Amino acid sequence: MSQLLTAAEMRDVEAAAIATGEVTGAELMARAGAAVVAAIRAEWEGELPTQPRAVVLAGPGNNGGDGFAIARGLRDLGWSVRVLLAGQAGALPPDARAQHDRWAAGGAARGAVLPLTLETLRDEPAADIYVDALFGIGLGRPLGGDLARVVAHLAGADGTLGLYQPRMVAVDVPSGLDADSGRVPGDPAGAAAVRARLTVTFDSPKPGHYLGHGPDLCGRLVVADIGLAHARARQGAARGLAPARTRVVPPLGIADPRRSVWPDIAGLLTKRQGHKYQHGHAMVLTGGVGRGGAARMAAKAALRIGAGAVTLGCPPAAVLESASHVDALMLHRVPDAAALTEALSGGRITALCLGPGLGTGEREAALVGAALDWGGAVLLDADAITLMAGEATLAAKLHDRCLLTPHPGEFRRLFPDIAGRLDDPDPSLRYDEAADADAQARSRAAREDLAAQRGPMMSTLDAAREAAAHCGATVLLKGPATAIAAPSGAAVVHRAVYDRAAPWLATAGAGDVLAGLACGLLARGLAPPVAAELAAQIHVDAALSFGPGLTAEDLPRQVPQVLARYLAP
Ligand SMILES: NC(=O)C1=CN([C@@H]2O[C@H](COP(=O)(O)OP(=O)(O)OC[C@H]3O[C@@H](n4cnc5c(N)ncnc54)[C@H](OP(=O)(O)O)[C@@H]3O)[C@@H](O)[C@H]2O)[C@@H](O)CC1
Ligand SMILES: Nc1ncnc2c1ncn2[C@@H]1O[C@H](COP(=O)(O)OP(=O)(O)O)[C@@H](O)[C@H]1O
Ligand SMILES: [K+]
Repeated sequence: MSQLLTAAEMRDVEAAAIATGEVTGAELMARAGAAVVAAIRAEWEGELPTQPRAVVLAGPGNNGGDGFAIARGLRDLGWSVRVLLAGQAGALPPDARAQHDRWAAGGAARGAVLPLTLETLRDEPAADIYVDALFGIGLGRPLGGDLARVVAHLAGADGTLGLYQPRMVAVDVPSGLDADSGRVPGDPAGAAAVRARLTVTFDSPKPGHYLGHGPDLCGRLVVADIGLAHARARQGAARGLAPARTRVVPPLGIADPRRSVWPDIAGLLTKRQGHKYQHGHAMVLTGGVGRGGAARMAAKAALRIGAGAVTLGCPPAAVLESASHVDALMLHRVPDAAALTEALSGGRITALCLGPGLGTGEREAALVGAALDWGGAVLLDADAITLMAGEATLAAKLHDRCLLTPHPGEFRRLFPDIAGRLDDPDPSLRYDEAADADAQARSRAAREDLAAQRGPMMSTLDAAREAAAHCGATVLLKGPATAIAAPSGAAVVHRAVYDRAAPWLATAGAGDVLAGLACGLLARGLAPPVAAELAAQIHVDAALSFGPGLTAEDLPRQVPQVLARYLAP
């Protein structure tokens, strides 16, 4: 399942399915409950005693309703189950209320519901499984009061992580996690949310499962089919959206790129007949003496990914240094912007990479200007991004053949207004359940004002999307989940999380290699969004195939092995 749905899009799909009469809310809740029960059995198979015991933590909305459906499903399997409810049964929404009533109809011995407080939770004998059905996609604000204490306790604030996390299944999302952003409202560090071993979400993954704290909190992610695929396709079409407007790649559990997003990968990467210049000619600009390493790594990556030729463009004083390093790279003297313009105007260069180790002086600013005036495919990374951040006239020259590859710090420099919305709101606006009604009303109004000004809590995916729309170029925002957005609004999360976790990729120079891979693909004629996405995939696959101990220099050497796997018959 590669499509990502925000909470609002998920609600639209659900509402559309219900409106056509193909399903009722109650049926969806029953399917959701059954899917979680099945996932629990699969996950803990062979680990449980003959009569397992579960504690279900049910919240005040439909996530809590799922909890009651799960409680019943487990009890039907012979489990002993206790439900602790946050809030009043009478205040539950209708479908959740119905699930509660069916559960409670089991009678005092079998269907008892206790109020959820820190005390009742602590008093419960240890369970084999805990079900977090407190909040799902409806979490609208930071947790406060007793619920915040309950979640902090579950999250291990009292040294209890070992008790809960290995036994915790989160329904839809771990409570406290914002499904759209992967952020934890009110807690930038992400500690104020449940930590799960297993998270079961419904129909489609949400951006928050992949971004920010999501992967750390979710444990293993399962996406359960609850019969909404038709409604989802219809809704997408009704809104004029391509079904794949926001995707996660590769989808969970799919290692072969030909089976996920790249059925045509051989066509994109195989070299057919033709001389070297028919496979593209990339130029990578280096910095001054002693600062050429980053650009050389990028250039080697561009060559490995199959650009027919790669030229290093060096300031005259640094030519000798680069000449002694790599035989397969050509060298060209680039004293100034005029020389760059001349080199680019010859018609041979098909893509330019500038930024890694470039420097941030006046000469380099002029190089950025000349690169953008050229109008060809340009990858801007590192120092080139910093230069554009300092000079609005440079950023104004960006166009749709450009690809920007900022890390979060560079992104913040270039797009401060957008990045500012990635910051948490003022702590004084946090929800406080213990406050009196007037104070709550005041802080709610202040939060709503802020939300109206800034829009909803922002994700790095939305940030990349806004940045791309704003500057008219493709933006690749780096991280364990890399967000890639085109000016058209199409966006992709490339994941190095879950079964593709490659934390050893966080090594100096890894970003330079990514820039080189993407520039090589641009040189070969791929459009910026495609080059960005494919480069991110090859980059992570190279890291995975090498494993821990990786340095950035190992990455280009790993590329042939990755290509061999992609291109194997
Ligand atoms: N859509 C689908 O296709 C399907 C959805 N299904 C399930 O429904 C779930 C969504 O249900 P939902 O919309 O009722 O939201 P949910 O997560 O239960 O929370 C809302 C409640 O929490 C409250 N609340 C919020 N924040 C709070 C805070 N900080 N502190 C305190 N309270 C807070 C909020 O209160 P309010 O904001 O109204 O004051 C409201 O009472 C979804 O995740 C999935 O599990 C499946 O059954 C089938 C298919
Ligand atoms: N935890 C992580 N898991 C996977 N990839 C990561 C992780 N942290 C960083 N990366 C990747 O490593 C690269 C780092 O790039 P960057 O920050 O520009 O570093 P540098 O400037 O040293 O090359 C990016 O491609 C980023 O996506
Ligand atoms: K939950």
